[in-house]
Amino acid sequence: MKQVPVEKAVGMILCQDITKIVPGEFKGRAFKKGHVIQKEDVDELLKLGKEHIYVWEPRAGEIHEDEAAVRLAGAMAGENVEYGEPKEGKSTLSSRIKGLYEVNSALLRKINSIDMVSVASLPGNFAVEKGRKLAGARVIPLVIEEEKIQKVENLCRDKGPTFRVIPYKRLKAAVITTGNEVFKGRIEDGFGPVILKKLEYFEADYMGQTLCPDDMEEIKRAILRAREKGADLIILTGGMSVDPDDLTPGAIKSTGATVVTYGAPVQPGNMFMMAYLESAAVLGVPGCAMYYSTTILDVVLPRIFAGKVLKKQDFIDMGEGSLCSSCESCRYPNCYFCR
Ligand SMILES: Nc1nc2c(c(=O)[nH]1)N[C@H]1C(S)=C(S)[C@@H](COP(=O)(O)OP(=O)(O)OC[C@H]3O[C@@H](n4cnc5c(N)ncnc54)[C@H](O)[C@@H]3O)O[C@H]1N2
Ligand code: MOO
Repeated sequence: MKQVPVEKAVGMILCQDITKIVPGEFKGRAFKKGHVIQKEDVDELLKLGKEHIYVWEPRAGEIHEDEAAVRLAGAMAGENVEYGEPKEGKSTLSSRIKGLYEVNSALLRKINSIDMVSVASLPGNFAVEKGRKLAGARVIPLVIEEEKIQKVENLCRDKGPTFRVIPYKRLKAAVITTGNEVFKGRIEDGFGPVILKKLEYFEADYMGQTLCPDDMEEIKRAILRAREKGADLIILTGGMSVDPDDLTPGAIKSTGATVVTYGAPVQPGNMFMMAYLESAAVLGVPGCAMYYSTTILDVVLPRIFAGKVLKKQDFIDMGEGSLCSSCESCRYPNCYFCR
């Protein structure tokens, strides 16, 4: 690569994409890498502020930014992650499927610690749609020592992948709604439809809803029955806080289920319970999940459907960033909530 005054570059090969920006109108590639510079390009290049340009003259041990970007993306992409042709020196990684995006955070930090290597990503545990942009990989200079890219490739071979998207499993899901006010018909159930809509997103095999009175034994029996019928996921609603009639946490415990957590540092969602009855996930969902569009339930469901087994530490880790701002128009998952 060498630097040449633009007037003297006619006939030479441009060695990087050149970007044009017109405020509010256009941002994109004006000249493509590899373009042979024509006489009529000179004026346009001068208008883009380029009095000098780099023309291609490869040197041993160095690679161009485009090759570096593709090699970075290729090394980092795991299961269900694809990446595109570089544009303006950057290769974009995206999801081949709808699923849960997982990031090997320690590895990503190591890769970004290599000087001049720059990879920006969505946070992990992000529920993504097919085609969703996940990350962008590039190097800072136009030409980089190949050795740096090899270092990334070796790290990914040893500790990778850095990024993958886990497809959702088709889980059998049962809903148990507690509360005398609903069971006795004093008010209409408002929780069932909310939960059902969320289960539909994951294409769950819905086993139906059971209404239970505020009776520990009845709730316990409903949980055990759902498990006997093969439920992988049992969602209980209501009765999760501190009133004398709030019996759901006790009923979950009485089935012999192993409690992962009662209480979570998440608002809305403080009074949440998560337990496992054999391999079935049992969730005690507090009343707030009926009212707010986004709560702890939206944070844990993608992980459960991706087949992850949640631990206490997963909940502890949620604390920083788990206070929902209740925006007028909810943009979750495109926000900081539980990231
Ligand atoms: N003194 C305290 N009060 C509250 C606490 C607390 O720690 N101390 N926690 C608060 C939090 S956080 C939540 S969330 C709520 C709700 O907790 P519960 O899950 O126990 O909800 P319930 O008491 O069962 O019901 C509250 C409310 O919602 C109505 N509801 C419940 N289920 C249904 C349903 N299926 N369909 C329609 N409506 C339903 C119920 O009738 C009540 O109006 O507690 C805070 N309070
Ligand atoms: O369980 Mo309640 O979370 O915070 O509103």
